[in-house]
Parts: sequence; C-alpha cells; structure tokens
Amino acid sequence: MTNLAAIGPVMLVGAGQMGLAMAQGWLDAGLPPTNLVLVDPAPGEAAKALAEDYGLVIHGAASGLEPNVLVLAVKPQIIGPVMEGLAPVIGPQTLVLSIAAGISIARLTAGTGTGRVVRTMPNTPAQIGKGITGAVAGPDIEPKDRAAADALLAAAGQVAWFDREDDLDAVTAVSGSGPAYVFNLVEAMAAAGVAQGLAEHVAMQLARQTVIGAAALMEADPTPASVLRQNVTSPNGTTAAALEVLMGADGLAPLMERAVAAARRRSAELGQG
Ligand SMILES: NC(=O)C1=CN([C@@H]2O[C@H](COP(=O)(O)OP(=O)(O)OC[C@H]3O[C@@H](n4cnc5c(N)ncnc54)[C@H](OP(=O)(O)O)[C@@H]3O)[C@@H](O)[C@H]2O)C=CC1
Ligand SMILES: O=C(O)[C@@H]1CCC=N1
Repeated sequence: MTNLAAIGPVMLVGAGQMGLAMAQGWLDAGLPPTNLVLVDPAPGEAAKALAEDYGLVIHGAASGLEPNVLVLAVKPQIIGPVMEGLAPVIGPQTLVLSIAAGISIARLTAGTGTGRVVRTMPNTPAQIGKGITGAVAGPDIEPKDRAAADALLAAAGQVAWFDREDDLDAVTAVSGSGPAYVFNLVEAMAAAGVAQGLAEHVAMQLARQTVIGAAALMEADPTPASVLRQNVTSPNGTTAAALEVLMGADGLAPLMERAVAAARRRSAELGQG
C-alpha cells in the first residue's frame, strides 16, 4: 500500500461533515498534518477543532497553494463555481478526487480541466476508519494515481472500485446514505420501546447498544447476516413474531427498496445540476 506520507500535499475543499470525517481518517492513518490543507470560507466549530488539534491551516480560498491531491468535498449544488475558482491551483501534478453525490466524471473533467479525476462515494464511518467508499477512475488516471487514491480512501475503511460509473448512484443510495438508515433504525426501535412502556432514555440505551452489538458481531463473525438473524430466532418465539411483521409483504424489504430507489433518483438529479 502507498505510504500516505509519500503522497504529498493534500488539499481538502469543503471542511464539512464528510470532508472532516475523511480528514480524520487520513490523519489517523499517517498523513502528516503538514501535508494537509483545509479550504473553507466559513469553517465550522468541528473544522476549527480539528485544525487546532493537528496544527492545520484553514484557508478561505485555494489561491497560491499547489496540492498533489485535491479533494472536492463541497455540496453538489455549488461544485460548478467552486471548480471554477480552483483553476489556478490545478496543474499537471494534480490528482482530483470528488466525493460529491451525483457529479459525473464528465462534469468533473470539464470543471477542473483535467482527466486525472476519481469520482468517489464514501460514508461517515470513515471518521473512525470503518467506512466504505465506492470509486470510479476518470479517463486519464494512471496506475500511480489509482494507488494514491486507493491509499487515501483505504485510510477511511474499505474501498470498492467500479468500472461502470452508473453504479455510483446506487452505491450512494446504499452505503453513502446508508449510515443514516441505521441511525434511523435506532430511533425507530427506541420509539417502539417507548410505545411499549419503557422510559425514553432506557429505550434509547437498549436500541443503540443492540445495533452497536449486532454490528460488532457481524464484524467479528463472517457468518451471513441471514444466518445471524436465524440464530436469534427461536422456533415459534418472540423474534419470529416480530419478523413476521418485518419480513411481511409490506415489511422492511419493500420499504428499503423504495428508500434506496429514491436516494438513487436524487443522486442522478443532483448530477443534472
Ligand atoms: N455527509 C455524508 O454522509 C456524505 C456526503 N457526501 C458528499 O460530500 C459533500 C459534502 O457533504 P457534507 O459534508 O454532508 O456537507 P457539509 O455542508 O457538511 O460540508 C460542505 C462544506 O463545504 C463548505 N463550503 C461551502 N462553500 C465552499 C467553498 N466555496 N469552498 C470550500 N468549502 C465550501 C461548507 O461551508 P458552509 O456550511 O458554510 O456552507 C461546508 O463546511 C457533498 O457533495 C455530499 O454529496 C458523500 C458521502 C457521504
Ligand atoms: O445526503 C447526501 O446527499 C449525501 C450523499 C450521501 C450521504 N450524504
């Protein structure tokens, strides 16, 4: 694996939720803080705290800096003008990584003036090195670019490369947005516990630790999720009663299918600008 220290200066444009989660992953994996520059015209408290902790500089604009890797972590809605403003710092040495939902390689190439682009879709568990990122290489990506991109993305967790760019909208809908579905599951389980008479804080403790425990069990044990589910399900017991509802014709599977389809549609729409 490429040593992160060997990658050279990395410029993160957009020090928001996802950009900072990735930055934390890179720093934890050995990117020297002196090789990381943040660009954000109005950095929030979390960006300021990270900068303070690691001695990072936050620039209001990118002028004058020449990164080897430029990471676009702004909202898709403003990426056009942001790319225009970055023209002075993008040179032949610059590898561009975008994490913006829906923004195609064609738009990234046109906007940055380089085909050395990688379109990616990470997720927020990147912050603790447990994310998963989907990635598609642009037209002028060479093996050394791909290795550098892979090293940065791997610092945030697993990396899955795709040949078909279209797949990235589906990746966005499953794993990019996916952590929110799991957090919403915790909220729903806690609310259901309250409806059954539990105190709110106890219901939340039970729901949260159940999801944490189940995720940790999946990480420790490669047994398929369906078998882990069956291991909980005593014949004719309480879990079977609940799963009859959850796995029914109008249960979780069709609901999740609709939710993921909606996210995929939105990803495609964001790409239209
Ligand atoms: N959040 C997530 O889980 C994921 C997000 N993404 C993608 O990451 C990108 C960022 O999303 P997210 O982190 O959620 O959004 P945030 O709003 O948290 O982060 C975007 C950051 O960019 C800043 N910003 C605004 N204008 C500029 C500018 N001109 N130059 C530099 N920075 C600027 C924003 O500042 P201000 O708040 O002041 O506008 C904000 O701090 C999006 O494209 C999204 O699709 C991808 C995967 C997962
Ligand atoms: O909600 C969004 O649009 C971004 C992309 C994936 C997760 N968050």
